[in-house]
Amino acid sequence: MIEIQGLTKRYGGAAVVDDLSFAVGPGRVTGFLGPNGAGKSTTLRILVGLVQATSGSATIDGVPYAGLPDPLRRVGALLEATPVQRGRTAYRQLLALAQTHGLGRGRVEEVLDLVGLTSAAGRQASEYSLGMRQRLGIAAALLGEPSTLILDEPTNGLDPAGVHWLRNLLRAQAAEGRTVLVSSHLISEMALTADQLVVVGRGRLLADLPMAALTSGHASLEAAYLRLTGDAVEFSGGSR
Ligand SMILES: Nc1ncnc2c1ncn2[C@@H]1O[C@H](COP(=O)(O)OP(=O)(O)OP(=O)(O)O)[C@@H](O)[C@H]1O
Repeated sequence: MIEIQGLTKRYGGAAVVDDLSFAVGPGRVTGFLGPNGAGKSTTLRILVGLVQATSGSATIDGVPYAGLPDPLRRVGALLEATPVQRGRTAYRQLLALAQTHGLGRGRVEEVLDLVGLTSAAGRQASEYSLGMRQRLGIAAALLGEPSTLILDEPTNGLDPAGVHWLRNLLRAQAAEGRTVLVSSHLISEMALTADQLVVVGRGRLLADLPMAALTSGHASLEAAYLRLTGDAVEFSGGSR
């Protein structure tokens, strides 16, 4: 269970996350949507202790991330621009992470297989393509079989088969009772993947609804989303 309560983050004078509250329950996939700059990544980075909130709280199973015992087994996170360690193979990277948490080679091989990187595991991760790096990041998130998954734009760089695979993976993880929070700009993909949607705009909560309730009365999730976020879009392109 993820709980965000009165969360605010200010950079300079500006609140990029602004008194945000929502909860993410287990057993379903929760999509985290919002326009560019709405504060999604900042919220997720606060959740995993990479950014300090100005005020409010963000907890996982009732505890801030920094206070979780054995965090790899409790939370698997994929964040944007996760650095890749140069000069190390993907296998070595995962093994090092596994060993610091008492996990063996067997689990490393399992997650490599799960994300389709077995044949590339001996290559330097710094030479990986964007989609391969995403797969490696997802492998690292899954390593400890955590009860909570927090994924920021996991479809970035994935090919269509990868997007399809990830959808099934997330749904299976939720069906096993895990808490799954996933941000995405691919609204049509979210329509197929998510059960619940949290929508933010300019750092504030715009909706926290089951998929059917959010789309009710609209032709599609995209139509519902565009309507909901219309006033919260900061960056929009011109007509040509
Ligand atoms: N370290 C930082 N210093 C100053 N401003 C920041 C910093 N990190 C993020 N911001 C600002 O916070 C706002 C929210 O950014 P954030 O990355 O959380 O949005 P987002 O919803 O994830 O956007 P996108 O969909 O484009 O990835 C943006 O205006 C961004 O410029």
